[in-house]
Amino acid sequence: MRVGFVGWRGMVGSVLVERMISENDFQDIEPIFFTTSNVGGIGPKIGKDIPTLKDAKSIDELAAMDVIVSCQGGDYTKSVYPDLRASGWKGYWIDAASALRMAEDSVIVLDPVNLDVIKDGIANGVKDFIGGNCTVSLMLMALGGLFREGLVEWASVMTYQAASGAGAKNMRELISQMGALNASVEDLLNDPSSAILDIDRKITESMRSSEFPTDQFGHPLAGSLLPFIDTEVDGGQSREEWKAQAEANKILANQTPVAIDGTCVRIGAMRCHSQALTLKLNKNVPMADIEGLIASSNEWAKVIPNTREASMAELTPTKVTGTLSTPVGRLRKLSLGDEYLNAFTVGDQLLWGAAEPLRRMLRILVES
Ligand SMILES: NC(=O)C1=CN([C@@H]2O[C@H](COP(=O)(O)OP(=O)(O)OC[C@H]3O[C@@H](n4cnc5c(N)ncnc54)[C@H](OP(=O)(O)O)[C@@H]3O)[C@@H](O)[C@H]2O)C=CC1
Ligand SMILES: N[C@@H](CC(=O)OP(=O)(O)O)C(=O)O
Repeated sequence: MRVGFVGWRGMVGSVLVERMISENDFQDIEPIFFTTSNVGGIGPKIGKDIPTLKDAKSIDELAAMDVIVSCQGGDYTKSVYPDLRASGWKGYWIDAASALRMAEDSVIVLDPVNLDVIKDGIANGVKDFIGGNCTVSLMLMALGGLFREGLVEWASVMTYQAASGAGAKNMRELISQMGALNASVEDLLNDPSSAILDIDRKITESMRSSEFPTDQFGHPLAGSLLPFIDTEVDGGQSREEWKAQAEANKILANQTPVAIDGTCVRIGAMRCHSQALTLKLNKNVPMADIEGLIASSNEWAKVIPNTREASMAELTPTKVTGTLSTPVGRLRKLSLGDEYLNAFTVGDQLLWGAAEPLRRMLRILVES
């Protein structure tokens, strides 16, 4: 199987290549690497010989692939995909970008949750398999067991999203902002007798100053937060908030959509998104059954006991970053009533949130 990779040196693409190397995935395919900036250059080291880089804008070169995996972004997809299909290409298109997610003839891939939908899609001739939005994929990796059982009447999701979701430059800017804050009060921090309100005043001055590094986010994130992610859509929602209901119901192939809405917020974490959920169940399900359904839904959704110690140890971006684990904790019935479930989950948005569903989709095609 000739598999073309576009966007492999970006942040999502690099995580994908790393995962494919560690799972030996390159051994079972003929990988061809593409570029938009360095045609003829040398591709990544993957433990086997590969040709030099091909032109990612060349429809002829792309059309020679059985499968194309793109982590290059939505603009790239929009610029080549229509021409590639118009050329008669019948190969599989696997993509991290959102451009084709809601297209009628695409499937959003998250195989631990919707392997049946993916397999039906392959059997029915679907050719476009698209990775979901990171918050949606991570929510369903964690709580998909309850959704799949049809137990959720509606869900309200409050997110705490990492800098990585905005891109590599934004991750760097977050650290620069942290450094600038520290530098602005270093002398006061080193003096144990300095007044905390003096430190606070200087920090605020620094964050509000025109010198503060905000080229990427446009606003201070370190020491603050950003209460709007992606563009505005109708009704006051952000596009990130809109994706929750639209994509989750498509992933689950729900005939009757479950209402899902909330507020998406960027915080100063590096690459783990966290989410606090209120789930309105359609009946009073005993807590032990809820925990059992979550824990048995897939091997990565681990139930964390709702104690302070376990939550602090297991339910943080620091603990989860760089792993495939999607722990779920703070599970309790809210005082609103027995059908109202509280939950908190954390997941690495570059792994299950972006690269891993694509890697596994490719494997499914290779093995089918
Ligand atoms: N960031 C995220 O969390 C998520 C992203 N996505 C999707 O994936 C797409 C790609 O995201 P992301 O990986 O963050 O994008 P990046 O900006 O990291 O990479 C995109 C492309 O930029 C080019 N590029 C230019 N300069 C550099 C450089 N210095 N280092 C590396 N690459 C460079 C590369 O193309 P070339 O080699 O051809 O020059 C690369 O493939 C997004 O647009 C989005 O659609 C999906 C889910 C989550
Ligand atoms: N919007 C997400 C990252 C992302 O790329 O999402 P999407 O693939 O839906 O455009 C975030 O900012 O955290």
